[in-house]
Amino acid sequence: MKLASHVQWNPVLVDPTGCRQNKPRTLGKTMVIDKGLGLNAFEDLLSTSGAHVDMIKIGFGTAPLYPEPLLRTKIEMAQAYDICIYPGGTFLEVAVVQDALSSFFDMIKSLGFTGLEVSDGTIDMNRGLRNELIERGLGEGLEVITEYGKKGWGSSIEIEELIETVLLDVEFGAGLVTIEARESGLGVGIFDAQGNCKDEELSRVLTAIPKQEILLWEAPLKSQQVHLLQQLGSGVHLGNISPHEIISLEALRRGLRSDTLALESDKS
Ligand SMILES: O=C(O)[C@H](CS(=O)(=O)O)OP(=O)(O)O
Repeated sequence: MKLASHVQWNPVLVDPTGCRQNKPRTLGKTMVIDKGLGLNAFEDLLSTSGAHVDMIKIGFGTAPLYPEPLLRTKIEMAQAYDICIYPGGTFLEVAVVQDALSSFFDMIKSLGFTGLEVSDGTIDMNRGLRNELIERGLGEGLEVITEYGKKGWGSSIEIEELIETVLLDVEFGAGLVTIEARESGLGVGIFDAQGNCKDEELSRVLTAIPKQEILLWEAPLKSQQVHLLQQLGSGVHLGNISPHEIISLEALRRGLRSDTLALESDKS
């Protein structure tokens, strides 16, 4: 196929907000959840939208189910695009339950993962272990992302607990704290059973934690992404984005879609 000659887009058509940062960015990070993409799909994803992806989570415990060379190649490809890649927090929780943390860390380091998610969405984890895991991840040279919230249906955010978790996680070295919303975005955290945002809870979180750069909101549904962009600005970090929604989310961030055409760049 013969490629057309280079088109010089007018910058205001590329980013009407004028504020979108290139990678590595401090605002407006996008985390994608990968639940089993093959190599071709992964390569397509990166070549098409790698510039708009900051983190890839290899969902829950899917990592050990790949043919190893294929997983290694995916991890190398993510690294080549300056994308932090890490296994889902649930996989770490499995390692805790199975008392297999040493082999978990050996495995993720040897595969080349560059990040670690420390979560307790399904299991109970005391603060001491959480601190140890954050420190261990950092000691292994991994970018540590923690998560607040339980996966159970109807789980909500306990503000005092959230504040304490965020403060301590950051003190121990976490780069981001994810707010749980699962892959569905329904009936968990700040989202009700229909996936609508519980605005009172959201505003309590925002009041309690004004430094929004530290929070990564799982928001798998378009309506949730739009709502958080409208409430927090294009600099909000969003996660659990499905691979085929990356470019459309980027269009939302930049005000290149009706829903966010008049979006302010950053309200944090
Ligand atoms: O990947 C995981 O372990 C889960 C998957 S989901 O978000 O619950 O669908 O993610 P986590 O980051 O632990 O919430």
